Amino acid sequence: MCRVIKDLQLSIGVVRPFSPSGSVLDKLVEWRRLRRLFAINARLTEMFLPFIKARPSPCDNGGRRPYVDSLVDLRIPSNEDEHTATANSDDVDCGRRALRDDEIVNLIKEFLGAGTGTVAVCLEWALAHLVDRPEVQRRLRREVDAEAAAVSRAGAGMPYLHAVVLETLRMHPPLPVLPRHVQSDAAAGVLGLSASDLYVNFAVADIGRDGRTWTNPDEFQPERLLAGGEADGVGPLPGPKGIRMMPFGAGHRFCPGVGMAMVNIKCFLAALVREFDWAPPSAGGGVDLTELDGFFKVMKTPLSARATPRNQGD
Ligand code: HEM
Repeated sequence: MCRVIKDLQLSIGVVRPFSPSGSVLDKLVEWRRLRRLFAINARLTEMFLPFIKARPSPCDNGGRRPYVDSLVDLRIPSNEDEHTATANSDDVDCGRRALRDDEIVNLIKEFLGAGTGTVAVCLEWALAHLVDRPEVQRRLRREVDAEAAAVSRAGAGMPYLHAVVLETLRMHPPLPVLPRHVQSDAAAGVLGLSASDLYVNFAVADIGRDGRTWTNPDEFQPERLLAGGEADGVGPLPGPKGIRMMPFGAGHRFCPGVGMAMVNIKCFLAALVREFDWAPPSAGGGVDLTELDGFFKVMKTPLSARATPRNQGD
């Protein structure tokens, strides 16, 4: 299953600007890419459905419900066509219907894909910068060591840890491009188009490296996000004053996993820095910070580092 999810992520490839034009070759490449995606999608559906159908009956787990149960119990507004299309009429109640199997599978795929790869990619970039900049690693370790319960408290009250994670997300947002379909004719009219024609790709990665709003945007400087720094107050989601970075998107489709992601990344990073000293694999060796844009913005050369176990307080 892991392999098929990875195949899906890799084959989505770079999100390209929507263009109705393009050469025959471009269209052929695009068509083959889509065909491959649909095949992987069908394979994932075949794998997930038996697990969903065979899930154990709901049990009382201290008020917490598995995600799959909440999807199965969810009722959404249905239209007339869906009334007739839904296989089981018991599933339609007062204009609301249960999710179809394909909808449930798609939501689970999105949840698994969105919540794992992004966090792993962000951790790899953060560690790469810590290996590259030992003084940043030392400062972070001092904060982690000073806060004995850091890991269990999910990094609360650890401003430098927060800044290191945010700076990583500014420079390497795991999802570098966010596509949107423009819904308003007023907005599309500015370009002489109708809304149905207009797709916009927001270059999230470029926003975080905009030299007009960031000093030395290509340098890893977590200090800029601390109190009194140039980006004091900038958080994982854009605030009302403007958008300086948006690794978790913006607007009503922003990432619903933002809180969980920040906690996961901070916990992992704090534990990794507390338990190990991180250095390049060989003395004098550097870290290649070249990016590769795929579905995720990954390291072109995966991080290779020497991790030496340390005693607390080293
Ligand atoms: C570093 C970690 C993460 C990053 C950078 C990230 C980023 C994003 C971005 C940019 C979007 C699209 C937002 C938009 O279109 O405006 C998104 C959507 C989403 N994310 Fe995350 N995410 C992360 C972790 C997670 C986690 C941990 C979960 C859940 C456990 C999650 C669940 C989702 C879901 C379900 C969506 C789709 C929301 C929708 O379609 O309305 N993400 N994420």
